[in-house]
Amino acid sequence: MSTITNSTNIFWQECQIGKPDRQKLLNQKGCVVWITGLSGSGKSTLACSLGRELHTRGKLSYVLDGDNLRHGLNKDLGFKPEDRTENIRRTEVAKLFADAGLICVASLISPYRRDRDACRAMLPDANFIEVFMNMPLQLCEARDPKGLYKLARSGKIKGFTGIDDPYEPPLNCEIEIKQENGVCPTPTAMAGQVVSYLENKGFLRS
Ligand SMILES: Nc1ncnc2c1ncn2[C@@H]1O[C@H](COP(=O)(O)OS(=O)(=O)O)[C@@H](OP(=O)(O)O)[C@H]1O
Ligand SMILES: Nc1ncnc2c1ncn2[C@@H]1O[C@H](COP(=O)(O)OP(=O)(O)O)[C@@H](O)[C@H]1O
Repeated sequence: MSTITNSTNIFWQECQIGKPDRQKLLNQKGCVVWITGLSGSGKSTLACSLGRELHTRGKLSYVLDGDNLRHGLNKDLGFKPEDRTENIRRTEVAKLFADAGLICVASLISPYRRDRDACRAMLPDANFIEVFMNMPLQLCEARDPKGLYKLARSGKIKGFTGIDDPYEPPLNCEIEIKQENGVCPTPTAMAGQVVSYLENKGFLRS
């Protein structure tokens, strides 16, 4: 995370209405659910399923998906290590969504531990919930919905995560989604696991 700032003579502007007021209005607590894992591990599937489940319960959420951000805000970035780091740094917008009182669901490969930890450090208390999609590379590669693993294996894509680029699994994540007896939980079950966590920790009430 870069700590360089080129802005000088700037002052923080406080408003009368703050995060507690917005949370009260929404009857929920703003937080970031950060989903990390290999391409094809089910990040977007979980993000959408979770968004739908929360919506059904009358909770306001918003999904920031890596692929989607790379169509706009992050379209100038590639997949070199420094670009991936900047990609995650810019996803600091998740913190703003949480401050707005929303349950912000960020789903990005986010392969580097230090980048994810930097995002965690930006959020107060326990408002950063790291979800690790702990799916074997073989499964992700077999799914290959976009054909990218095939391209990576044939050398047509260089620096593909899990093939010839690193992925650092979390050491202390809040939630781990994994196969049970070789079977992946359904999208609804994956979302249910996260919803239970949010419920138990009091995020679904103000
Ligand atoms: N070299 C390489 N490595 C990994 N992924 C690649 C690469 N090139 C393109 N893609 C596509 O970009 C999606 C990942 O974007 P992210 O912003 O989540 O990546 S990162 O967090 O900056 O590592 C990823 O989407 P998901 O499959 O949804 O993870 C791919 O579709
Ligand atoms: N729990 C699941 N059970 C069965 N198939 C899944 C599950 N989660 C994801 N998939 C499938 O795996 C593929 C990759 O999922 P996706 O959410 O796009 O992964 P990611 O966002 O991590 O790249 C998709 O074809 C999706 O339908």
